[in-house]
Amino acid sequence: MFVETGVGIKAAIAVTAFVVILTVSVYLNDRPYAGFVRIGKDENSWKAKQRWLSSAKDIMNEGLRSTKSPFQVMANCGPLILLPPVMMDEIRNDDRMTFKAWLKQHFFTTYPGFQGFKPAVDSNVFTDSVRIGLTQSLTHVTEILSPEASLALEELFPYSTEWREYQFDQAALKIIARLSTRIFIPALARNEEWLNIAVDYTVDFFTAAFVLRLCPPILRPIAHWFLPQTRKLRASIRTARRLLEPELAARRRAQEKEREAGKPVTKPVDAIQWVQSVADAKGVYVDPVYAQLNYTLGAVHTTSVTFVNILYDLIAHPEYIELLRKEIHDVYQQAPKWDKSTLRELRLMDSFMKESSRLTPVTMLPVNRVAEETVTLSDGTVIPKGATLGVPTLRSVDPSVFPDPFKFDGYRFLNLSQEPGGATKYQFVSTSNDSIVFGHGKHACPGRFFASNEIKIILVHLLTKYDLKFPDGKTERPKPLEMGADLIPNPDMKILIKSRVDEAGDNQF
Ligand code: HEM
Repeated sequence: MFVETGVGIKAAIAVTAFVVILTVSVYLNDRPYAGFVRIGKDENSWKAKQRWLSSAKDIMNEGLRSTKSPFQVMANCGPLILLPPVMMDEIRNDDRMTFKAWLKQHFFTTYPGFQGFKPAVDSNVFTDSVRIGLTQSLTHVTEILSPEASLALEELFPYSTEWREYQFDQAALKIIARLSTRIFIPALARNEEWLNIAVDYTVDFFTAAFVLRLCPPILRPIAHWFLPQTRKLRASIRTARRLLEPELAARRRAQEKEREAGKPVTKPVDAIQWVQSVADAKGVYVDPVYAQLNYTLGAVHTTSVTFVNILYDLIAHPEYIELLRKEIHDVYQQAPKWDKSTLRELRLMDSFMKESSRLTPVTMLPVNRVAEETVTLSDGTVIPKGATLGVPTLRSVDPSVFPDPFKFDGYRFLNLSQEPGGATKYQFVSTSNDSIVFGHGKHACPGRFFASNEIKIILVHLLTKYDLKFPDGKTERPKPLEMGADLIPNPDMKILIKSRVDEAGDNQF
């Protein structure tokens, strides 16, 4: 009896201690930053996080309306400082507040399964390989994209003169995964297992990080071993390694032979090599499997969501489909090939794409940073070391910047680009304080040139070879789902597609 009571007391003490530690850990993690106005209801952090997930846009708008200064919100990742978009210049080139530190703090790259962001976080190798390798190979890779897009579309949407229904967000992911893999790892471009990873790893990654963030910090080092989402991530990494290893081994052997024969080492034009070259130059080792997963994380979903949004806007404004077909036809008549320079001539398409992203970006919070040291901004605001901060896109619907901001005008940026000094300012890939869907400044997305060409090539083939419409006589584009600051194309939306009869020789590419 005495012994049992002793055990009971010890157990009670252990449980109490655990609850106290848990509470303190949650409290410390969710403690608001000192000196910032808090926007949103005064409620416990759990409720506030739920509210952020369902109403981030309203909360951000309320903040921007009520103060001209930085303010804070309780986001699902914890307290978050938001800078009014006019303060973009304060952080765009400031190395004390970095995207890398944000990835590190929010994506658990030290836990097995999350290594997909390691190359970006540990050494900058991923970013430099995109900036140097991919961007310098853009002419070469763009020429490869056109035949691959044609083939991918034929397989996904087989010839049919009857309307057929497709779940377009899923189809888009498959096309983008296939085209991106064709460029990043050509050997796996037709490998279904790899293509599934290219599509699923990102969703699983962000879901796993989301779930883990909901766990109190003190429990995460244990919880990550057991969550179904993180187990799936670890399984994907094992599969990715099994699929990539034969290609890596073949390269090692070929390069070894060339070295032995005193020949120059062949450097394939793909992401395995881009990463290798940057890593060698920096004298660091980067696991090639993690590097390829990093490419997938950076490239596939961002591009796919952007593309789906553009397509929905096109179907909702069918007059542009005809105009774009004409533009495609005219450009092709002048120079019958699809490469970097002919794609540049698709100016209305470029303008339409930018207008679509202005109104429906992938995320309303594209610029995210963590302060690596305490920073005092020019207005005196003190950003504490370790604080998470971001800049929302909301300036893109500010009427003082874009007149009649909620009107979809596919010509908007084409017209602006024809004003004096506007030629390069208003392209899809151009960034500015008013246009931050790719970020702006030193860390603006270096993959945007590739993404832009990829989307244009697909549109060229899709619009010339297929007719498209929404089902049931719908004419309005489906509203995206809001998940915090992220905008997700409605997964229930289907579209109807049928092949075009080739009258004018339009679908010849
Ligand atoms: C339409 C598609 C895409 C969108 C909307 C997009 C968006 C973004 C955004 C918002 C950032 C953060 C910028 C900042 O913090 O200032 C970013 C960074 C980055 N993106 Fe993209 N991205 C896209 C496609 C790609 C592709 C295809 C790649 C690579 C193949 C890529 C590679 C990167 C890299 C390496 C960074 C980090 C840049 C740095 O830290 O300096 N992105 N992207």
